[in-house]
Amino acid sequence: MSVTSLAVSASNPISNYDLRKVLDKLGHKLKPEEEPDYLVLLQALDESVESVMNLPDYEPTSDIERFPRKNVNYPKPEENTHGGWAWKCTIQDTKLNNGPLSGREIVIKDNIAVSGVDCLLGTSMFTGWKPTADATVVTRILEAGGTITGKAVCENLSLGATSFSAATGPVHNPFARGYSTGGSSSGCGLLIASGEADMGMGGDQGGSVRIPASWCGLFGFKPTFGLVPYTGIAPLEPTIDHTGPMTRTCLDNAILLKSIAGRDDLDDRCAGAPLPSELPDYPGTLFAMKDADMPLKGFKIGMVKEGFEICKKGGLNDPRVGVKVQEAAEKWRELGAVVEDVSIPMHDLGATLWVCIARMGSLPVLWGGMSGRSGYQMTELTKKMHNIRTEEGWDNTPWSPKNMILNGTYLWDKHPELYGKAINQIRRLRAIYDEALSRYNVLVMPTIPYLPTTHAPREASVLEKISRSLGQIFNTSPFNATGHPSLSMPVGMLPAREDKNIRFPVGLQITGRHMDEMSIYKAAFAWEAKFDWKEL
Ligand SMILES: NC(=O)c1ccccc1
Repeated sequence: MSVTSLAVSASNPISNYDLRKVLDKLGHKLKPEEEPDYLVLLQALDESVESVMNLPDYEPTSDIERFPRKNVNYPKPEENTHGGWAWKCTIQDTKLNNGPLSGREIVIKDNIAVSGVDCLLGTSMFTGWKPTADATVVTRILEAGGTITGKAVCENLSLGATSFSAATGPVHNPFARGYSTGGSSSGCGLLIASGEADMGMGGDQGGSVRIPASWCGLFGFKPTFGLVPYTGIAPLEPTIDHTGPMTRTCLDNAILLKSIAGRDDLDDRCAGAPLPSELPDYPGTLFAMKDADMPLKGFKIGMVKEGFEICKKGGLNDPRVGVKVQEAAEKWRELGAVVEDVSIPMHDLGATLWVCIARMGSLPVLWGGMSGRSGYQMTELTKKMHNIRTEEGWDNTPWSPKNMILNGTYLWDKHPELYGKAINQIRRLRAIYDEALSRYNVLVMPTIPYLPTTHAPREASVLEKISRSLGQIFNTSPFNATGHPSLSMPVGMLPAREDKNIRFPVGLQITGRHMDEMSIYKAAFAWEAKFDWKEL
């Protein structure tokens, strides 16, 4: 029997009680005379979907014979002094592999699926999720000869821009214990900067690759929307989700991006992206310019005024960060580039538009459990996430997702058209950045307007916890929504305001035209070759 055949068997377990439960959820009633008909229709639907529920799942498979999962273990405290490891493992090709990543130890943010290795997602809302398929980026790293050495701590459901929200505990900044690495790819920030790993893959919905890159002194790239498949990665909101490489040098970043980018015909966001074989040769192009005298002759760089001004707006914002980044940008002139100020007033609205999209658009993920796009959903993750709807699940939901769910539910009720309005305004914002990018090869600004903050204690109030990251995503999140490629690179150091003996890195963000990662790399590589950020 199915929805198209309405005969109802007497044994059908669905009852008036189930219908009432549905109505309670909706907060509405049916007219008494309508009830029997809707009940029959529900019963027919119920039988029909049983045929799908009875099927085995049909997820992509991964080649675990060629890439066996070895030494899979939860790290001991003494191996995890700074809290960056979520899980350890050793995975590499069993065939001779001289690919571009051979000999490199690579960590994977713990919201990216690695088959056979527990995925914690930074949360205590559920336990025991062990993906059965590798994310596309994981497969590509292994095929390129890389060794995956573990999962790096992810802030709770990727929702923290600082690093004290993960269920496994705080992740400490490599430059000063007790301070944030930035999030939500916090483990990657720590492990790569401290040398415990060579490279890593992070996730970036509002800045989560670039923020820890900035606070830990790394190159962290959020590539153009759709260039790198998001297949097999726990989502937040389908129009802002990105994954990208985090490394200690620009050339390494280019090597890793080249290994993972290009469409996979599973993630529909990649439909317009080149195939992996059609990508520009990022590392080869950089290598060829390494001895050039004036490598950026004719290159035009626009310093976005609004992105610098935020540093002067009080609170946590630190005017010294703006000055440091400006001084670093002016050094590009010594390499032949033109560096000018450009004003983009709508930039100021970008983060607020992002907030509308992130809060409202993430509800199907956070409250519903949706776990992918067309092509492939991680059905086990959906089941686990749905746990949040139980009383116990809700009580175990930490402050950051709780706040998101309250915000999103409130906004859908109060302004149902707000999501659409924000999406449409993003189209305008993209056109405005594109106009500036028709006059400049790249745009620059500070990645974050202030230095790392200390961890909030576990017992601190929700407000206290969230306030340590307020304003942090002002310059990063607009480009999640508009899709422009953006890289954070280290350009200097500053002493902490409260303790001159502590010095933290300062990150500069370079944003380019859609699918023009190459120009960003050229600007970063030329600067890095000439100046030593640790000495500035
Ligand atoms: N996942 C993210 O990129 C993020 C960044 C900042 C705040 C919330 C989320």
